[in-house]
Amino acid sequence: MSDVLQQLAQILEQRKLETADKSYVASLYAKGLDSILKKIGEEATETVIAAKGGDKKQIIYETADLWFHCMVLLADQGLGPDDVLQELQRRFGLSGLEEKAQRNK
Ligand SMILES: N=c1c2ncn([C@@H]3O[C@H](COP(=O)(O)OP(=O)(O)OP(=O)(O)O)[C@@H](O)[C@H]3O)c2ncn1[C@@H]1O[C@H](COP(=O)(O)O)[C@@H](O)[C@H]1O
Repeated sequence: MSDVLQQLAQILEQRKLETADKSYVASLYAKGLDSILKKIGEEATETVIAAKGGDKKQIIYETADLWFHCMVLLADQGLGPDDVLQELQRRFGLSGLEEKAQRNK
């Protein structure tokens, strides 16, 4: 399933060549980093509200919106899902406390 993230990352790269009137993603790139960050803030809030409401379908829907906008942020910054997945993989061998200790070094 992580192929889905790779496929989406490819589409997000292609959208860097597209114009804002033809593509939502291109319009976000054109508006700039603050607009992408604003969408992430909105989608995070909507995810929290969905979770408080307890409707599983809504939680999935809002989380997909949140992940999607985080993917747009990564692409905008010249990063991709592999960068995040590698970081998560690195943490497999660590307990939460060990990870926190490394972070604070
Ligand atoms: N996965 C998504 C995706 N998820 C959510 N969205 C859009 O993200 C926005 C979510 O914002 P909101 O929930 O606030 O809804 P809204 O009020 O319509 O949003 P705004 O217009 O206010 O920004 C909506 O416009 C959704 O359509 C997405 N837009 C695109 N994709 C993927 O990105 C690809 C490229 O999209 P385009 O650039 O539009 O071709 C698509 O083929 C999809 O695979």
